[in-house]
Amino acid sequence: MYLSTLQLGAFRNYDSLTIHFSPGLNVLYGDNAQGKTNLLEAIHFLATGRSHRTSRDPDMVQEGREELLARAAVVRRTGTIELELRCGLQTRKQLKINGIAERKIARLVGSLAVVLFSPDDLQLLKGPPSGRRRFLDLELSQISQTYLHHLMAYNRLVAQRNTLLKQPVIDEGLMAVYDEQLVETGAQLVVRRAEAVRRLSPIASRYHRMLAEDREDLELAYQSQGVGDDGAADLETVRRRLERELARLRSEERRRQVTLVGPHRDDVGFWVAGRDARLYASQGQQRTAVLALKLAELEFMSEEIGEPPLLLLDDVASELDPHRRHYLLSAVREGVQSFITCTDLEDLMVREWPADHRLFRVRAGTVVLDDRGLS
Ligand SMILES: Nc1ncnc2c1ncn2[C@@H]1O[C@H](COP(=O)(O)OP(=O)(O)OP(=O)(O)O)[C@@H](O)[C@H]1O
Repeated sequence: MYLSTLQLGAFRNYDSLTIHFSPGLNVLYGDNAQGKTNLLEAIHFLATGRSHRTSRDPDMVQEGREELLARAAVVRRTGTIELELRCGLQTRKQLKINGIAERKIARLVGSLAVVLFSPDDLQLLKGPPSGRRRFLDLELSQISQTYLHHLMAYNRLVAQRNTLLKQPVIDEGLMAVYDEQLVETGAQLVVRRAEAVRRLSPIASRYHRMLAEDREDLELAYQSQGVGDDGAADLETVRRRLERELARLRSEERRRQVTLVGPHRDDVGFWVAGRDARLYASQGQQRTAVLALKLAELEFMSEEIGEPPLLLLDDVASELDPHRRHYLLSAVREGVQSFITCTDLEDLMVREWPADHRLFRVRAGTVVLDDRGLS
């Protein structure tokens, strides 16, 4: 798949803009604060319905304007899909696919998929478990509308259950209904996440060995109250274990007035050379592991979707050393539409640009095609 055209109106510092991208490599370069990341954000927004930088959609509306517009033409093997998202300061997001209004933003799943690598991802290993869960959720939600549906229902349920736990007198009948739903929906999420991590682990390990020049191994494991000690993560086992945990933590939950059982408490374990990377990894080891994970995500999603998602690389040149940068850029060339932002083209250290690359100079909310990159 590739994004052939992006059109923006009143989006961050873009008043009005239309860009035609290369199906291969697209480099967005320019000084700081000119709008490079805003373009990646717009692509992420069109793919997932959400910004990767803010949970408040109105932040993306240009200052002084009422409503933003983001449109994309996505070329898939099966044909071109036109996506349109509008979002106002006071109004909810509105989606159109091929000109037809869709009531649910979740209908975006299956049109445009992205893998984003930004400097914030370097916190993925050492940061809190919520970041690692978000990583999995974002990946799986882009692959499966069913997963997204379960995730949204689960998040709603946990919020409702927490409200109930805070009541002075708990309605036990309602709690029993919530418990049943938590086990059902929670188990669906655990099974799918555990399977994704099981498949990501050997792919990430392969990339990691190449990046670390065969010196160290990387291993991933999904850690959950629902997964058996032997790693069993089939639906029945997960359901049974969640039920057991609900019974075991019943009084603790009431005392703390918060839901303590379910996939919102899970984590992904990373081991580098047999040691827990979340605790022990050096800066360099973290970078290598995260890079391996992102490349694994790209491969996993390509397998699931049947064609590669877009790769968005935000300012990676400043964060990665020449060896890792070179490795990442070599992965970029193989039939994956890629978008790279940088302040200086020299930083990418590309000796020979691929034939289908385009260079775009970004300056104060304008984007100009640089004819060195015209193909
Ligand atoms: N809602 C908004 N309305 C208008 N302008 C905005 C809005 N949000 C952000 N901006 C502007 O967008 C610019 C930041 O753009 P962006 O984050 O894409 O920078 P960048 O080119 O990626 O820079 P860097 O290299 O520092 O990451 C700033 O000038 C900021 O004032």
